[in-house]
Amino acid sequence: MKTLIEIRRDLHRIPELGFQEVKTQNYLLEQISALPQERLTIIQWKTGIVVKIKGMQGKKTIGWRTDIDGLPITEATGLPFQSEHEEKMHACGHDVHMTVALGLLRKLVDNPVNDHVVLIFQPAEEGPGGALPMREWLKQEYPELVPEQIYAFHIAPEYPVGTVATRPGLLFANTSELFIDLVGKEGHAAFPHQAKDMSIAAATLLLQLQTIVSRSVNPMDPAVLTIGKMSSGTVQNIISGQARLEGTIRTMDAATMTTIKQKIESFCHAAEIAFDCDIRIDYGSSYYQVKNDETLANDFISFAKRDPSTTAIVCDAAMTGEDFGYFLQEIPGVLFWAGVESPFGLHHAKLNPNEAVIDYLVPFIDSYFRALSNK
Ligand SMILES: CC(=O)N[C@@H](CCC[C@H](N)C(=O)O)C(=O)O
Repeated sequence: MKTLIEIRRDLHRIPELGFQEVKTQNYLLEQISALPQERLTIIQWKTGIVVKIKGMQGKKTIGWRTDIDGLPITEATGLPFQSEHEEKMHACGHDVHMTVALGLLRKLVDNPVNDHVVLIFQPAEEGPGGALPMREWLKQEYPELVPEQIYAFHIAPEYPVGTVATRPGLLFANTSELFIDLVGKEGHAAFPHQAKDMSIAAATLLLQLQTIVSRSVNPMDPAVLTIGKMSSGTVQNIISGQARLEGTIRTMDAATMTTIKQKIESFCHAAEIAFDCDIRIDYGSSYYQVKNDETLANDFISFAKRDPSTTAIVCDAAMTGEDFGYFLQEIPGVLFWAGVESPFGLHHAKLNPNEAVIDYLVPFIDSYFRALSNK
């Protein structure tokens, strides 16, 4: 049987984007089917998997969710087990998340807890979002597998291994992707009056969009509008006829998302008139906020504070997005950060989480599930 570190490295080599996680799913199924099967129910959904471990008494069902997809990033860690997939990388730690889930599964198979446990291996967290359709499928097709409580973790590069951090209530933001396509008229650089320059339109629009949070949102209401990518033009002496802005909107209040989208639409409409062009807005995928159950989060923090190998922190909310919010929308539960002490942040091409988190976290979660299950 492979060690958990070997598994993490195998998974790290094969990152796949949302709903394309075919190799990942096969690998996970191989690991799951190598275990004693007596207590297991295994169901596949698209590229995801649900595994139920039958409890000794089964009074309730506790859920654990891991995401399984990678990102469209070219890895630059230089690690011997670096990604074998061009322009794809586990740069958000989902390889570590999956390995911890498999480690927990091994523990629960060896020594089942009183309650049933359902492990959810969910595709497409980075986009377009697997949590909402997977939740709906589970409710519809296997209502008996919908857990009464659900938990998940996310690696946190800023904390050392052995630190967990979370908070009761709102933890992560509402998010929406943002794609804006501008179509004007290409032309020779020497005859600008005959063209409709989309570089100028996109640059102007970009600066205008940056006034929305500072001038249309209550300063006491946190919001972010980031344009992470801007592309335009073909060569140096041709006026660009097409441009594209790609970004993300983050808000703590769902109503503020609507306000920001309305202002984006107004600025785009104004730019269409000012620059005599066509502009199309696509909001891509959007995620519901991550809101921890107050009681369960307090219980989790108290448990972590009592654990001698853990430093427990009550952290601030962050403008991060996570589609685990859709599970928490209907099922009480907790998302927490777990430290992996990396100088490079999430989504960085050099992110290299400290693998020691796996051997720390698996027994920690196992003992938490035992405590929950004995209640
Ligand atoms: C934990 C994490 O890094 N999550 C991502 C989620 C991205 C959602 C979507 N693709 C967007 O950009 O809005 C994050 O960037 O926070």
